[in-house]
Amino acid sequence: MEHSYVIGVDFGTDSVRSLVVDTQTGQEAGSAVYFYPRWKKGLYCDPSIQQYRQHPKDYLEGLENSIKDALKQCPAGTAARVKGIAVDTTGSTPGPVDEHGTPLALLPGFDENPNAMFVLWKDHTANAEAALINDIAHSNGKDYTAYSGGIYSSEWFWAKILHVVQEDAAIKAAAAAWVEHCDWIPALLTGNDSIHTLLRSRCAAGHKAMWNASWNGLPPKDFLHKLNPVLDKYDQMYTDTVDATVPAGTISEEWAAKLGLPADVVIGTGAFDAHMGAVGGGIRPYSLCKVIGTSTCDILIAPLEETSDKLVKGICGQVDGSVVPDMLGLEAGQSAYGDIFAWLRKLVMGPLYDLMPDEKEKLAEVEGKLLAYLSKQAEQLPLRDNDPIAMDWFNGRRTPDANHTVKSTITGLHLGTDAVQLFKTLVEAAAFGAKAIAERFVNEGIPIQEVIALGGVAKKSGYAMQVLADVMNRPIRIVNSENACALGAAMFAAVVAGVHPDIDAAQAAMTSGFETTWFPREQHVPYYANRYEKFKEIGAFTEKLYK
Ligand SMILES: Nc1ncnc2c1ncn2[C@@H]1O[C@H](COP(=O)(O)OP(=O)(O)O)[C@@H](O)[C@H]1O
Ligand SMILES: O=C(CO)[C@@H](O)[C@@H](O)COP(=O)(O)O
Repeated sequence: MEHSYVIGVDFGTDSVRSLVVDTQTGQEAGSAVYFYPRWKKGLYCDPSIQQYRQHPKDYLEGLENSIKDALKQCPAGTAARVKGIAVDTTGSTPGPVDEHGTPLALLPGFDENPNAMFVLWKDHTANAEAALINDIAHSNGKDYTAYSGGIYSSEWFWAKILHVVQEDAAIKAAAAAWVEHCDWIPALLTGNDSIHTLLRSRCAAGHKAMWNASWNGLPPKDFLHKLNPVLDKYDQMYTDTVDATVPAGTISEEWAAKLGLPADVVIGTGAFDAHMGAVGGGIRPYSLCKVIGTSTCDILIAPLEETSDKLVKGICGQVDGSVVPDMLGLEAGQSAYGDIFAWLRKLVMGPLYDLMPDEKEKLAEVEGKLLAYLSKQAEQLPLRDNDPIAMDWFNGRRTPDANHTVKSTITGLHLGTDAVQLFKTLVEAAAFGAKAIAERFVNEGIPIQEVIALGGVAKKSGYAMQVLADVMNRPIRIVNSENACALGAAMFAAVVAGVHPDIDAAQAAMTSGFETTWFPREQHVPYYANRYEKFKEIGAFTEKLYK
């Protein structure tokens, strides 16, 4: 039988990756990455106020180039056998659109306005708006944050919309609606040019927009009005949502021609990267699937009938069908993980770049090796009780209990503390933050039967994974694929195209398996357990500083 192919497209924070995958074996026939050029230059962003915006042109160019480049690597004839495409993106990454679903930044007059662009997940300009949403949601009326862990985050849809439309009258007037990045790309690929028919992802809506079937969709008009009457026009922006096994349609003539693909390619509805990544990584009921890169997203699925009476506090929500149909999808995460290590790298390297402008190339080479070097050295360190301890809140705290105004604290620094020691402290901080999440799930009645990890840190840092296994006191299985999110998207593409009947079948046929398992080292577990208690104490102290 002639094998067919699907394409999984994974829009990450810095780049988009496309993967052409054999639907019967899961083998990668081709893959390509495209780094967003405007984003790379830091355009439209202002880290001093945590403003991170992405231009839709970066996404458009990335979509076309990464798919074409991935297809170029495949044997002749592959493009003709492509049956489906599915897309995942970061989130909550919403952007304002006109009636046709066109992002405002693609329209004349808005091209250079950061408020007309997609507001990236890690943009924290809406801290005040998130606080307002929490205040109103928790004051006597219905609590629309109930399925979002009980706390609304500034990383999410409504806080971001409220912030932008309050700040920018031109956007307020021109934005007919707001779409998540993962909703826009399928609409674009299928030529859907109406905000009234564009499909909305259950995953994005349920986790980040307070959408819930029990209150018939989005929060009602009176709630939005109480937040601010500027939101009145977004009442009933949409009512229905779909899970990612529902096709968005067939590819438009324009995009089929652009990509050199057949006219009958089926396009899936989108979802967030971590959710499709969990599927790509082989998630099963009660697996905690950790996507560990710059940040982490922790995904868990559980049968609906076993969880219908549970509301898990302080996570990024629980949504029927957000990962796979007919299962409750639960999400948590840390707003920085690998980014914490990258911070130390920058701290070490930054002044050297300034002082040695003629040595940029050499320095870049050193920078590229620094984290691996620090890991190797840190592995050799004795484990001392009075080693410094840090909080993992370098980019605020996503979970447990979202709070993006808190920052990190490092205690126990002394004159003998060097870069290696500090790296050990940061790796432990990240792992302690991870343990706090696992503990929350278990304490709220959601058991964890296994831990699966994927993403850049999981693949690149054996040291960080060993420490994580010791701290969590659980084995951690590392997914084989370097591209698990795109592979997960490819599995959804195979289902929407009708090649596989459901996600279970797609996972069975297309899995990449596991590369290795990190087991907790019995002799180190008590050391980390003791330090975790101190981490919690320092956390309680730190929290008070940011009240
Ligand atoms: N050897 C290493 N040890 C620890 N962390 C690393 C190492 N190499 C890279 N990283 C971290 O990996 C992160 C990138 O992960 P990746 O999954 O590729 O990115 P993203 O989260 O954007 O998809 C960076 O934050 C970087 O600091
Ligand atoms: O928060 C989510 C999903 O809910 C992620 O999109 C966000 O953490 C970005 O992840 P990456 O840094 O792209 O791995």
